[in-house]
Amino acid sequence: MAAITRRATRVSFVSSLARRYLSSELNSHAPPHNSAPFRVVPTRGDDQKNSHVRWVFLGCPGVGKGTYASRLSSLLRVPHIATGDLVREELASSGPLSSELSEIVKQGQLVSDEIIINLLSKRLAAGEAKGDLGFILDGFPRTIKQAEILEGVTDIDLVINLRLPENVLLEKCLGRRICNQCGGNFNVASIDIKADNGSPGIVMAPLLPPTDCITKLITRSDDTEAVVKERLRIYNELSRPVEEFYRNRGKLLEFNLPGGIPESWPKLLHALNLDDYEDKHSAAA
Ligand SMILES: Nc1ncnc2c1ncn2[C@@H]1O[C@H](COP(=O)(O)OP(=O)(O)O)[C@@H](O)[C@H]1O
Repeated sequence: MAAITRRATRVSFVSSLARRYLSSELNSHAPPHNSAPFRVVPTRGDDQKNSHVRWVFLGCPGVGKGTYASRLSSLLRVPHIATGDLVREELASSGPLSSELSEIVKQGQLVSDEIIINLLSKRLAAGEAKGDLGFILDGFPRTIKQAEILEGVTDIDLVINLRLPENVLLEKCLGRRICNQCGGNFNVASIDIKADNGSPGIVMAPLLPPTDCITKLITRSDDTEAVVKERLRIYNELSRPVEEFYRNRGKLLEFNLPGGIPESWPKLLHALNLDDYEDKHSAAA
């Protein structure tokens, strides 16, 4: 599938994002329908950042949004902004919101729009001050209301919806480990699901940490079986409609992950018309 090109405009919607949230004008305009095919032509060159990329990653907990968004962020030289990370940073900072957030996250519930937009606006403002152009959002928008707020302040070019079967998602979340020193993400789950009733089998090798990280691994407090099941339920109830929101606008790229990173990454690049981009980029590096 082809990917996209859009006009190069500066990320300048920080205050509009917060204002849009506060505005009572939400839902007052029918959103524009855009069924034009995607064409992704990111800027190439070592000294230039990509201003064309205004992408969103959707997908259930554990699907790999962070992994692939962060790889694309390095490849395309645009910031990867994960609202889950912003929430965890706020928690770790023991700031005024941290006890409220801690309860919500521990139960697998969504943080209020007000808090999440506040955190996202601050992150975007910091990026703007550094001259960031473009972005890859991961974990936002997660509700129709958030999608409408975002649509009111900026044009999203492409929404990549990563998909895996639900039993794989649960195993992946339970196997997820983070190094509390270097921040690296690993996974100890070894997934081997046989083909069944026309659905293809899926094999994912564990992503094991280097020796230095082994004694520093931690598990996220919300990666327990009960909380992952609740997060999946909430995704189906509140975030699944966001897929439809972008599908109706012709912006949704559905991507069924065929396996682990070695099988999926080249296929994702191909789906985005970026395989050639990676070759040239690596050759130039
Ligand atoms: N856009 C958002 N709206 C509301 N809450 C959010 C949002 N993004 C992150 N959160 C909160 O942060 C938690 C962790 O998010 P994330 O790391 O994206 O988890 P997941 O693995 O479930 O996709 C969520 O369960 C939720 O409490």
